[in-house]
Amino acid sequence: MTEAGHPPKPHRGWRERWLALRSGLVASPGFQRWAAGFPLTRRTAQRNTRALFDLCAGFVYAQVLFACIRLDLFKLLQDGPLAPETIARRVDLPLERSLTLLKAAASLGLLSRLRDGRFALADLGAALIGNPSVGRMIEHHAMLYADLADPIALLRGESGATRLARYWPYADPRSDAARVGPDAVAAYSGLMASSQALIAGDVLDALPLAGRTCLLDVGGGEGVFLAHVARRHPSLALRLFDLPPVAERAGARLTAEGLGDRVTCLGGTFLGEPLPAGADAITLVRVLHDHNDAEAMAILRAAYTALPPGGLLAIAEPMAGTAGAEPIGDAYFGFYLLAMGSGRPRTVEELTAMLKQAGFSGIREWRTRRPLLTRLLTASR
Ligand SMILES: CC(C)=CCC/C(C)=C/CC/C(C)=C/C=C/C(C)=C/C=C/C=C(C)/C=C/C=C(C)/C=C/C=C(C)/C=C/CC(C)(C)O
Ligand SMILES: C[S@@+](CC[C@H](N)C(=O)[O-])C[C@H]1O[C@@H](n2cnc3c(N)ncnc32)[C@H](O)[C@@H]1O
Repeated sequence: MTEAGHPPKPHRGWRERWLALRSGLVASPGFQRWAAGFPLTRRTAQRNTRALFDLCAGFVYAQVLFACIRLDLFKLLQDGPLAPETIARRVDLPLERSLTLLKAAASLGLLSRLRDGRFALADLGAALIGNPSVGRMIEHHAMLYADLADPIALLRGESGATRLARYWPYADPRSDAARVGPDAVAAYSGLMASSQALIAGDVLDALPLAGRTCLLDVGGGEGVFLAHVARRHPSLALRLFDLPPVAERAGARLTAEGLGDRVTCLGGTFLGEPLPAGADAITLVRVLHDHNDAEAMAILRAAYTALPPGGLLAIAEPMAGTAGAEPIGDAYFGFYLLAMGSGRPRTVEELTAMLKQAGFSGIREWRTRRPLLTRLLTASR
């Protein structure tokens, strides 16, 4: 306390004072108007106005995309541009309404409007044709957005059972994952299997597997990642570990693909039970971020115990703090996992500290092609 009885003012460095001054200025409507007209600040002012507007409108943009996917608009235009009247007939909407959607999609870079009034695919719409699993993700977002309808209730833990918690039954920390039944895993396993197309190639381009003899993919889903590994590394023995009904689905899928003899599928839980030993490499692909810190540490410790000295552990998942993709980690996956009820996106530094705590050394990151979709860390037992 000072002599006058007030608590002492905290010391504010020059950076903090500059930030306070800057926010004070930017908050003032008078300054905003002035900056929007002054030649040296005009571009920044316009960029900020647009950025703020885009944040306000994000849900609307997402719903435009959702409508395009639901109506299969991109596939409809795959063979070439079409007149609005033809599109309206094909998607079964009145002409005026379909024009509202087509113009909105064009404004968002999904479609382009030709001089003769027809609509064609633009780059973003065309990219979605090549990635059908993104379309499945977009449709699946209906559940996420319903769960986010009251984000404060969600943050306070007052939302009750969310749709995503029901969709990902293993995520409830109070439930026994080992007892999850076959019906409960079908939807999420299918979604994960299809979205492997976005990441398996990128991970395997970067993952150093030379000299390894047996790879265990923990939480390996329906085996799509291991199917990619099998094709790239013909002499590597492969094992998959997942909850029993998921491991069963993996066995059926891999057999149908002619890889039944290459991959051994094992059912079990990595929480409270040891992982199968015998592999000199373990992968955790999009697994760790689903779990709270205590469970994530248990998975890392189980991997450490299952590996021989010199064994390799690889973690591949989207991570927080990825340069140029910060909102994907902290905003998208942060809120997705919050709605799901377990886990969090972690930074490379956080994962590195956890790996060290589990006993691993030689931790390093390998550059992936599209770090916003997945990054890759390896560590040595
Ligand atoms: C000369 C020409 C023709 C063109 C020049 C212009 C040019 C270079 C154009 C670019 C063309 C190009 C290469 C386009 C590529 C586009 C791609 C690859 C787009 C990919 C987009 C991927 C997206 C939008 C991915 C979205 C993924 C989502 C939403 C994933 C969600 C994952 C979840 C919910 C996972 C849940 C699992 C859990 C529970 C967290 O464990
Ligand atoms: C987000 S999915 C990722 C699947 C796959 N690795 C991929 O990237 O497509 C997480 C996987 O972990 C599995 N899993 C969750 N809890 C588990 C547990 N306690 N024991 C074993 N596997 C579990 C799920 O069944 C699911 O297949």
